Amino acid sequence: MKPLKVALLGCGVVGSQVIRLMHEQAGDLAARIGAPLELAGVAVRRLGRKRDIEVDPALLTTDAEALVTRDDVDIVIEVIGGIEPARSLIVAALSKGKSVVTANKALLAEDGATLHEAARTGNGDLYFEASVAGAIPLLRPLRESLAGDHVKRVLGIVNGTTNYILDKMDSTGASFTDALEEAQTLGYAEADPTADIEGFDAAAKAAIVAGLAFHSRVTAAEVHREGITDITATDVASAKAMGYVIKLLAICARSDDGRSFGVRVHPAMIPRSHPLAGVREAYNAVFVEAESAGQLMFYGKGAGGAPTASAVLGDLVAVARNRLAGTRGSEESTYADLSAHPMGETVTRCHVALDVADKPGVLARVADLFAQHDVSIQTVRQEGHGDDAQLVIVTHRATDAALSATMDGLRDLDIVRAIASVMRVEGDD
Ligand SMILES: NC(=O)C1=CN([C@@H]2O[C@H](COP(=O)(O)OP(=O)(O)OC[C@H]3O[C@@H](n4cnc5c(N)ncnc54)[C@H](OP(=O)(O)O)[C@@H]3O)[C@@H](O)[C@H]2O)C=CC1
Ligand SMILES: N[C@@H](CC=O)C(=O)O
Repeated sequence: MKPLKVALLGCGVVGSQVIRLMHEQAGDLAARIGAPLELAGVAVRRLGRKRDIEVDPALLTTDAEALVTRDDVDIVIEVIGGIEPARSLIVAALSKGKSVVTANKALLAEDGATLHEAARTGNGDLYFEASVAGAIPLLRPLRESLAGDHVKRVLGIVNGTTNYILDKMDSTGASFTDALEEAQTLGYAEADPTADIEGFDAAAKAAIVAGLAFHSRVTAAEVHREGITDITATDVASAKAMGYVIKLLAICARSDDGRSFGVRVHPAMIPRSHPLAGVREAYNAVFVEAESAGQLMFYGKGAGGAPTASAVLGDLVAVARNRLAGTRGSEESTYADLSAHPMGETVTRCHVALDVADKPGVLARVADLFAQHDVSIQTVRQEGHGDDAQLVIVTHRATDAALSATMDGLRDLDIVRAIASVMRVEGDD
């Protein structure tokens, strides 16, 4: 059988593992696909760079454009990352009728529409399972297995680097900087870790997930995003003392009336008894709640070369089979009449620690301010005395707009010296 020729764009953390797996499992892959795969070329930025895998120098090139448009190339795997030149290269490949497998969540979340359109007009496949949650099969279940259900909510840990950092801070008391350095050494962090720690990476993944879950087109710009850079060892320790753990969560949820959905990424306190609390190191876990299926949970390695390459290879097999069968995978489904609502309409609970004056009547005035904004208090604790006097409050569910207005009001109260910490609470309602 004639081999299917594969062009690989990028030979870094993920690309080098793709080459290893293609080589080590060549026989099995050929049997599963029905034809052998052959590496046609590997595009990189620096030819002389030392790599994690030995690559035949004759395959290496810095001319990615020439590689993706070669007539003999059937499938292009893009693991360069970023917006350009990845977008132009993918569009060029799709326009020439090639199929594309990519792990590039940043690009899909910024301009997925252009890529899907190029796939449609070029009649090729665009597969991207590796773009969210590394090795975990999540997008295919959303796109295919749950296509007949009504997804209500997706809630999960989708960034390995931040989970690694928060887990190390929680379990060993490590500083943020030390934990980040370890995550970088282990190959979890993006080339620029800002994408991880400021929540951009998780926001891109949330946009992709929300698009599939709600059959809508969602871009990263529509995702409310907060990172973990402001979280201190003290925040982690006090959450721990109260029986909570801090996680960076991605939450895609339909509104109560079902007419819109919210997509957000932010740190949140979750009870230690919650299944997501036990997700350690760089592992990811995602809950999906669908009307008929009920609750489903996906768990596994969300980052790293080999786990991500596993998802890339799964897509490679799928698009290769499609090419041999002369067919394409399912189209992007963007038929739902739903759109993302602003963060202010999202309903959440909140944990607030206030440094307050040690005077009689403080609690009553603070409680009155919450009531003015229709935010009801679930629990309140008074701690410390004098300069250490604090009120620790957990609210019932309220809109984010009402919670923000309450925080603004608290800042103006003369008896509140400072808002020591404020964090959303998820998973115990
Ligand atoms: N690392 C991970 O755990 C995961 C990564 N991903 C995604 O996978 C993709 C790749 O990530 P990763 O492997 O970590 O990234 P790396 O930075 O390790 O590798 C990027 C590769 O792209 C090459 N490259 C960069 N610019 C160009 C260019 N202009 N032309 C040709 N080649 C170029 C680099 O070449 P050179 O080697 O010469 O510098 C390098 O080989 C990204 O989209 C990322 O978001 C998804 C899930 C997990
Ligand atoms: N930097 C990302 C890699 C996978 O997407 C992460 O840490 O999850």
